[in-house]
Amino acid sequence: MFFASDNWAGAHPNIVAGLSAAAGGFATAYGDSALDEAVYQRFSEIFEREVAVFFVATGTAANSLSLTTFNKPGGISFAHRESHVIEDECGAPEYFSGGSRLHAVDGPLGKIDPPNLDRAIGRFASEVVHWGRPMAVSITQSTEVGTVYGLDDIDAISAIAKQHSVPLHMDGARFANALAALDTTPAEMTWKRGVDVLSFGGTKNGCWCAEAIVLFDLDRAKELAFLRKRAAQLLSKSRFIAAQFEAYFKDGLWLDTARHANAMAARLAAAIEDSATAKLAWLPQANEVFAVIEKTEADRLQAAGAAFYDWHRPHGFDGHIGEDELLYRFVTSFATTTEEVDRFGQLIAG
Ligand SMILES: Cc1ncc(COP(=O)(O)O)c(C=O)c1O
Ligand SMILES: C[C@@H](O)[C@H](N)C(=O)O
Repeated sequence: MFFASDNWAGAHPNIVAGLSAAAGGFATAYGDSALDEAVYQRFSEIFEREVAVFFVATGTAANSLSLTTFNKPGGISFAHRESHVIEDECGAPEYFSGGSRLHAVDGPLGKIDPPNLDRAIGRFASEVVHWGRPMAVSITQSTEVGTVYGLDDIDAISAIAKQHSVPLHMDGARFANALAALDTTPAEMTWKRGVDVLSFGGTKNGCWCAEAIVLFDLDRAKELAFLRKRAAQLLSKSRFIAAQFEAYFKDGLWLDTARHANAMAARLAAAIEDSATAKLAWLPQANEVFAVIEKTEADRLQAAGAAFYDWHRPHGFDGHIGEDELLYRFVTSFATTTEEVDRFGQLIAG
């Protein structure tokens, strides 16, 4: 019963097969192989316009280099207070940009509140040299607490970014999960809503190690190529990232795995809601479930083999957490089975 993170899941058999099929022979290195080029083209087809694609090894690299693409001295990027770029990247975005800063913006359950964003950017709009100046806005889709920005939500955030003449970045470490949840298209959820650069994650959704920066602002592509190399993120055997994405997109595998993970989260949430010892903190929208559970009960579940973590109370969660209770996060993946979820359901039912 592995619900600690979708980072714990392995690689989907189709991805493994794709990687193995590409393993033999020789191919041009550093992103210039025929397979790399074919996958770049596949990304353009999927996003219904020409895009520039840059494979990197981690989501942190994708986020950091995406923001650095729009770097400026004194630059400030605006992200949700509990965003990965602020809370879980150890200063990488600041480091790779040579000192740009991240400004935390509040909003309910992981989503930036547009008026808060407008006020936050507005404080720096006069570009007083002592204070710095707006550089970018970053949203996470799906968010760090398993919620999803609706298309109207993205429109509202994007309008403010454009009003302040700053680009919009999307941390799409769980892009496929959000896409499946909204049942929309990659184009509708990104550039058609004003997203300028996307961290496109494949690792958590069945790939072995496959992340890509998808740049809609093609004028910046040359700059990003140098930024990636300087960050030691240009993989010599890039074709092995390409091979994973080729298999990932083939026959819609990426959306099937995301839909499955989301369905498993919904099943897990129902089991938690049916129990007498735990309660959902909020409804899951993608593949992350949050519940308030008595610590002794959580200890029992973990001792019985369920892997999951406690989580800090996110901004905007006004539910009650008792003295002997904690908030816990459960993450499902392509590898989560109904048997696993049902076994957990029986366990939590007592
Ligand atoms: C929301 C989010 N963004 C980005 C990442 C990428 O992080 P990593 O550098 O660990 O691949 C993660 C990791 O799980 C994440 O949860
Ligand atoms: C760092 C940790 O939060 C990781 N991004 C995860 O979602 O599991």
